[in-house]
Amino acid sequence: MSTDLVTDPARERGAATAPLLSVRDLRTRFRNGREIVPAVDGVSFDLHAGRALAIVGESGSGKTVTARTLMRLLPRTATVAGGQVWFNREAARREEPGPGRAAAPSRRAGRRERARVVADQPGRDLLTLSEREMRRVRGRDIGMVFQNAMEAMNPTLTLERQLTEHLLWHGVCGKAEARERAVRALGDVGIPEPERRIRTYPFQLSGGMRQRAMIAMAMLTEPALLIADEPTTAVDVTVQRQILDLLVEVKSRGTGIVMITHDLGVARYFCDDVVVMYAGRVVERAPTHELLDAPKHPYAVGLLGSCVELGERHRPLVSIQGSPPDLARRPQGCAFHPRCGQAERPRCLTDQELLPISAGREAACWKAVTDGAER
Ligand SMILES: Nc1ncnc2c1ncn2[C@@H]1O[C@H](COP(=O)(O)OP(=O)(O)OP(=O)(O)O)[C@@H](O)[C@H]1O
Repeated sequence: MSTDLVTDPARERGAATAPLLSVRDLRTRFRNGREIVPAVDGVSFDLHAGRALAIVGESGSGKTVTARTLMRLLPRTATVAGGQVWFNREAARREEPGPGRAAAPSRRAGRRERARVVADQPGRDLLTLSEREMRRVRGRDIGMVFQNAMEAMNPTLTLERQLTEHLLWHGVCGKAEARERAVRALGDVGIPEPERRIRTYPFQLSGGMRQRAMIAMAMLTEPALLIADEPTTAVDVTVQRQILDLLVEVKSRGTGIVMITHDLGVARYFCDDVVVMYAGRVVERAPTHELLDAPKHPYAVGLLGSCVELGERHRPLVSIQGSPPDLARRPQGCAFHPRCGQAERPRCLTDQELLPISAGREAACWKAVTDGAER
């Protein structure tokens, strides 16, 4: 998949800002016995500060593996076979800390700050950092929020230990200030009585509270980028809304967010752009409303047709025929062609790059482009 075709909407609109994150031709494989499974196969996209990008697609399409590759948190059986992950933390538009928020860095923190400036100059490729450098970036410049907070938090430590140790480890502030900041962070995410709650263990909190505590932890260091993998799947609708509102606020402070979601309603509510993945590749990328209102790639059309969004209960659902391919035996050409009602041989048996459709919009389907694809 060509990387040149990934257009930069902000640049097209004349914005002078560089992307916060530029993913180029990312390839991640699993070894499964004798088989090689190309779970992520040439994925490219950009994300600007203060914007949110949704990655959507059926189960097994490669969303989580993409996110974990960005963070370099992959199982041992996985290998990054190629690509670049340019992370430009200087591109983040930071809000000045409000009164009482500014942290006077400790001497140790000052040293770490200097080390950090050296460690990740603007536009460093995360895939080339040493594991030590990456540990500094992870959790400090890039926050992570997962589907299940219990996986991300240590069940044997109180919130106080986890949050303060996180701050101390990243050299954000000294011990005396860490507790104060941790309490404030819990209050900021809407946890009532944060002074009392900070002394509890994760399992003593409700699911929604735990998700919020995890977001508080992810945001403690005011990261430039937040990667959220299905952060609202395990919570009820009311809590879901609260968490999304919280993330909207995080975004408005200039943090860029990559959101992996099954829920197109979440993408519509919260994300500026959407990337649709199928069989490890990006098949369509567009501004959210354009894509959700008029998808172009036949797979994106099918995906939207098979999902219900809030407020659309009466629309009949049409499932996509067939099932996703076994990635170890990827169909030749467009991997969706065996399920596509509009596939034409031999054209669809040829690999299809992303083709530009309009500003900030691309689809990996020649038909979607040539037909004008009023689907
Ligand atoms: N630990 C693993 N070992 C071997 N293959 C794996 C492993 N994890 C993922 N894969 C392969 O990578 C593909 C993509 O997985 P991934 O978890 O990224 O999908 P996903 O789109 O996030 O799905 P879901 O929405 O269900 O989480 C899977 O279909 C599978 O073939």
